[in-house]
Amino acid sequence: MSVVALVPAAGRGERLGFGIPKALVPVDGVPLLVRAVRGLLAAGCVRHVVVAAPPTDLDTVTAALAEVGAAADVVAGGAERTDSVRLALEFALRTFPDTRVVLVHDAARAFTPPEVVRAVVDAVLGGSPAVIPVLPVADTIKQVDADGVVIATPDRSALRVVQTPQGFDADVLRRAHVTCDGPATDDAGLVERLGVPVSTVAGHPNAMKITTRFDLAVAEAILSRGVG
Ligand SMILES: Nc1ccn([C@@H]2O[C@H](COP(=O)(O)OP(=O)(O)OP(=O)(O)O)[C@@H](O)[C@H]2O)c(=O)n1
Ligand SMILES: C[C@](O)(CO)[C@H](O)COP(=O)(O)O
Repeated sequence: MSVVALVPAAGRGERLGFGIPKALVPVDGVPLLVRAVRGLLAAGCVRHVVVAAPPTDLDTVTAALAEVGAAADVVAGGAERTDSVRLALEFALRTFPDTRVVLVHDAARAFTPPEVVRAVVDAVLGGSPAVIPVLPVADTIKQVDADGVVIATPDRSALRVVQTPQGFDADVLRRAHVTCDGPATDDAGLVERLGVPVSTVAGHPNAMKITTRFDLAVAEAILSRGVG
């Protein structure tokens, strides 16, 4: 089994607003990125992690990851998340050409339980070319026009909130990034453009993406309950 995880961590964290990359923001003294990488390795099925870091912070990110030693490499990320994933993927496939499964996991989803990682990997190894963890939508969703006027109320029973890690057959993800004709907000979106089916497994509330100060407060509450 050869599973490599890519961790896009090159965002600036503008909405969090601490003036440092979000991946380096500590929760109870441990940076989000380190928590995310620990979670991946704790799943027991990830052979190696490739982190895409802000090009200006490569040394800081490398130092933060010293505790995981040779299990992680750090590469320079790009302008958009899609660019960061592509750069990490190129490095991973060059360095580990026998990679069979690639996970893509946001540093910002630092409290993802290892069982979600395992469920995604198992589904890809079971034959699904692309697998994403999802949750049901709790709120009613409206589609609006440019003026904010409601034009439709989609049936929420058919909608899902999408998390990471997203898991892929390595060649499918490579093709998706090679043929990429513009950024997507997630990697499954690129795979969908190839016409390859994307399957779902159960996500977890703790796999929430930390985007705002409110999310950070929720993460601190998760931690104080002894999770993560
Ligand atoms: N050029 C980018 C932009 C984002 N990311 C990563 O993609 C994940 C999801 O992005 P998001 O939560 O939007 O992070 P930021 O871009 O840092 O947030 P903001 O938009 O508030 O600056 C994060 O782990 C982030 O570091 C990345 O690797 N490269
Ligand atoms: C990949 C992702 O986390 C799935 O929900 C999300 O799409 C990232 O979005 P962002 O635009 O980088 O915040």
